Amino acid sequence: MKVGIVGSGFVGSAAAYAMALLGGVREVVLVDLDAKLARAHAEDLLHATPFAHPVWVRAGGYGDLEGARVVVLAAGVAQRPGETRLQLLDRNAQVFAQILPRVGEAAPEAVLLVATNPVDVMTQVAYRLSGLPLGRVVGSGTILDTARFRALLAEHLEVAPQSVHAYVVGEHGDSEVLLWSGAQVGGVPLIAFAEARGRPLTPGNRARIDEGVRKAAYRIIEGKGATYYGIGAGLARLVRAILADEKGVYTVSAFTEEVAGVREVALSLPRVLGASGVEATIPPGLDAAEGEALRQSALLLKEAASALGF
Ligand SMILES: NC(=O)C1=CN([C@@H]2O[C@H](COP(=O)(O)OP(=O)(O)OC[C@H]3O[C@@H](n4cnc5c(N)ncnc54)[C@H](O)[C@@H]3O)[C@@H](O)[C@H]2O)C=CC1
Ligand SMILES: CC(=O)C(=O)O
Repeated sequence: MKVGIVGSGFVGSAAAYAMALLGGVREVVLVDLDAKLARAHAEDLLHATPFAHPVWVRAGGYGDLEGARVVVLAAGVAQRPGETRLQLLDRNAQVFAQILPRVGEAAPEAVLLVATNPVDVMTQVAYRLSGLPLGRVVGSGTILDTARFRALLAEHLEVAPQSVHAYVVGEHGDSEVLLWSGAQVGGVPLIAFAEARGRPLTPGNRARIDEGVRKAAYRIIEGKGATYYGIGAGLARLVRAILADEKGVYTVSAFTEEVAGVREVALSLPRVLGASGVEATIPPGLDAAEGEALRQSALLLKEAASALGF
């Protein structure tokens, strides 16, 4: 099965690498404004495939996206140290205005998987510009924040992150909402599990984990200029869920008719992902503070999209 990646910089190339390691993809086509960069990544990535899965990685133009089941959009500018994701909006909306008609012409049946930041508003931009059905435009949203939350909880509790069921919803950005109230580990409510494990979640521990999730991107960008391994692995996981028609539940972004009293806004909620993209949205259990934080996050995203005319 064929996957296209438009924008093969740090994020696009890391996603292709993770796809080669994870499998389930037959062919990956890298498209970039910088054709030389795309060719170099494709050549390098192809050399990883004998150690991983038989994926044919190549560089190409938009026409080479024909027949792709999923097209990952990771083109545009990234944050510089200290910059917020929302500050990228104007520049990346212009990039999407250039690439979406070309993707739509070459791969009209594909599910679009948006990674470009600010990913929620860019998902809304892609939904409006593409004219595709709502579920076919999916943003990676808070899949990375959910992974960060699980990884930090797992580290604190000394358990495998795969046993932690905790979610981050709302914006992939500063206003994101960590859902502490419904988190579970191995089917046991988080707080009870932490007590039983002898690793209680004191207010200090919670504040440290919240900061570790919410500020991760700023710290990583300050240290090495970009983040890409986490999102690369997350994108590969979402691609596999779509290609295999998995019906897994992921916190991905999509245009949503109404959330927490806010109408027509793209943000992350737990959603069932299958061959046609988002197949269902499941309202999460929220306490009063989480509900209000989700509303504030939705309002902020709605305002950013409206200011841009989307
Ligand atoms: N959703 C998430 O969780 C994450 C999103 N990101 C976002 O992903 C995006 C890409 O980040 P990086 O890969 O680090 O940046 P990068 O600068 O390494 O790659 C971006 C690529 O887009 C290409 N590009 C720019 N305009 C284009 C156009 N009109 N057509 C085709 N290609 C074009 C550039 O040539 C470049 O190779 C950024 O917006 C960044 O903020 C980054 C990390 C996590
Ligand atoms: C850059 C970005 O969005 C992240 O690492 O969360």
